[in-house]
Amino acid sequence: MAALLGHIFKTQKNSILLRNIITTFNTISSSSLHQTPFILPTLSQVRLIGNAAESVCGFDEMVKGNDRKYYMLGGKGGVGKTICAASLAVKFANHGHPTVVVSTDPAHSLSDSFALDLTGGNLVPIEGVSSPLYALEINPDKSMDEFRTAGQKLGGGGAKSLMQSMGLGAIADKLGELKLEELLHTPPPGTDEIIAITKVMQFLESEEYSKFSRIVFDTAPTAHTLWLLSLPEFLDGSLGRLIKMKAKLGSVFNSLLGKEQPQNSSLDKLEKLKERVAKIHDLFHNPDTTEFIIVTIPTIMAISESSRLHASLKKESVPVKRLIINQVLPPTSDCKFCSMKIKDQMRAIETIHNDSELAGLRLCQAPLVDTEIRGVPALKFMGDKLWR
Ligand SMILES: Nc1ncnc2c1ncn2[C@@H]1O[C@H](COP(=O)(O)OP(=O)(O)OP(=O)(O)O)[C@@H](O)[C@H]1O
Repeated sequence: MAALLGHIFKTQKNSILLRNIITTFNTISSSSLHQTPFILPTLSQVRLIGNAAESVCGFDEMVKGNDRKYYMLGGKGGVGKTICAASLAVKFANHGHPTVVVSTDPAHSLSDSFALDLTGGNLVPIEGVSSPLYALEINPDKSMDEFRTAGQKLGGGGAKSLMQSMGLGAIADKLGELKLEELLHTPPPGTDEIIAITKVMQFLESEEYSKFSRIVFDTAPTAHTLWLLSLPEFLDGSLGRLIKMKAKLGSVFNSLLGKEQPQNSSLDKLEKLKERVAKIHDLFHNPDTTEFIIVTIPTIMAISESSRLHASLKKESVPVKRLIINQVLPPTSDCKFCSMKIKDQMRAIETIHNDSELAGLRLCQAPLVDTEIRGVPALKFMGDKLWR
């Protein structure tokens, strides 16, 4: 496939391969990069959108203003969410916005995209851009373990058996009704990512990070329908039950011991978590601060999934304006296989126009390039094609 795509691009007059751009990046000015004929089909050529004006992704609007804005990129697995998120972060940083890009996908590829090790759980500075840019991979599994530990400290199974041994079986049974253990072991899908994002938001609120005006999230493939939409359920369910559990335990121990319940830092942590999640819920539903961008590829399957995703997000009033169509092939080729593939892509893209969920979104397209997109120069190249 790589060879075929290489062929497509080589047959295009004056084409410049991305790998040439990467290797010669330091010697080529950004303006000459902009002139490269490597740009894939014009939108009218693939009948992607009706006219050239609509082909612009509206980056001007995204970059406007210094108030903090959050962009969440989500979609089916492997469609290029990470590349699109990383290229957006690079573009924001090169347009004067101190930016943070965070991956909450357990199968991280942000490190690979920047060709850096971001696995340490701390913000890592990215060189080669004109404003501060930091990247971070956060491990949802680790965050989830912390949540479980806090829950267990509050008295999961241990507290129940202790109470039973103290002859307080009836109360223990009542606590059992809260299904705490089940909750801690099989939390609702997306809980891990909610916890991870909450942790990120917590440090982004600190004074140290107040100057960061653009925050880009590269989310897990399943995240789209899950974590955002399950925030209220998470508040009422998981956290609500844990806090209720604590209240019940507290009153039992108070009457039993005849004294005040000592301060419990686990409870404090959970209550703070509840407050933060509620705040995130409001923030992520606010069109002035947040936008969820759907990433797809030109295949019927990916487009159908994107349509369902948009329906779910719309139902929950999550702001969505843009749809990225990634990996679009050039409009023509003298290779038979490539021509077939191009037609196939065009047919898939056509379905977007007839899809009631997707037709109203602003369409942004990114070319399929002939080599892996790794490092700031490649991300800048990609960003200049996509974020226009
Ligand atoms: N436009 C493109 N041209 C060429 N390669 C691309 C393009 N977009 C993405 N890729 C490649 O496809 C692979 C998957 O991309 P990426 O990791 O960004 O997808 P993802 O949606 O984040 O995946 P996951 O769902 O696993 O998190 C990577 O190897 C990336 O370099």
